[in-house]
Amino acid sequence: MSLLEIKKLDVRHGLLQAVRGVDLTVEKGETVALVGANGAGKTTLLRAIAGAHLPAGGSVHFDGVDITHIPAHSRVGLGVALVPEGRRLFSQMTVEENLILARSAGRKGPWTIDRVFEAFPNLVPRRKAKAGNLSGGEQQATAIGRALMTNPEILLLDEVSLGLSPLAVDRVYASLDTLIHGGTTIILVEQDLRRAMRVADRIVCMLEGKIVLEGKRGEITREQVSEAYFGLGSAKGRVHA
Ligand SMILES: Nc1ncnc2c1ncn2[C@@H]1O[C@H](COP(=O)(O)OP(=O)(O)OP(=O)(O)O)[C@@H](O)[C@H]1O
Repeated sequence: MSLLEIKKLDVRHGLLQAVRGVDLTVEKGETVALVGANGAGKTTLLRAIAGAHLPAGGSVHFDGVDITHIPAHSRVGLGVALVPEGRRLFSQMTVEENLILARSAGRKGPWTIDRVFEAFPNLVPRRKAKAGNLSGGEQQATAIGRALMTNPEILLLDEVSLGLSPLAVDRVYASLDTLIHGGTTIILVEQDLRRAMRVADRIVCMLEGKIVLEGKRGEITREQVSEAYFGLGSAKGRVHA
């Protein structure tokens, strides 16, 4: 049984159908990168998995449980954690307070404050700093740490590189590396195709709300993904009509 099984998922924003008949399965321990042009539906799909958007059709099963209509806060308790685009920290609270607050929403497990600070050592001297005064990279680390405090089975990362300097992106990915190789299941939305293809076990490309190409790292090329990204048709892989 796959950890996550999405079948024929439709998600609407009013009249606009942002996700169209998406089928996607994710195995335990896998890292999946969701790529695609602006407006392809990546964020909407990620947020639908987290329960932030309820679907108009289809189903989402997590660890064998039908969570299609379960609200976001209950999904956190089941082990689904979203690191949203823009981080959304409590800016007037300290790093530590942001982390402590997340603990109450989640499950018991190996992630504690001390372990988060071990995974993100650059946060240690910033422990008592207000989140609003952190650099972008520190804020991103805090946002990931906050999600980890809920002891997730699956971590959903939406554009962790956005707005960060190349050095800060490298730091964030170096910390993510520990999680990826430690067996955490991850779906990440990443605009940087080269980075996505370096870190992920599998690449899933969306176009206009549909998955148009899907393949394991090493089994698809950057050119194929680029073609699918821009809807240039000749890409091979799991192509959805
Ligand atoms: N809250 C919303 N209300 C209305 N339309 C929305 C909303 N969120 C997204 N959309 C629309 O849904 C479509 C998919 O957007 P989504 O943000 O999921 O795409 P994306 O692939 O994540 O793009 P980006 O890389 O720009 O974040 C777009 O046409 C977008 O304008």
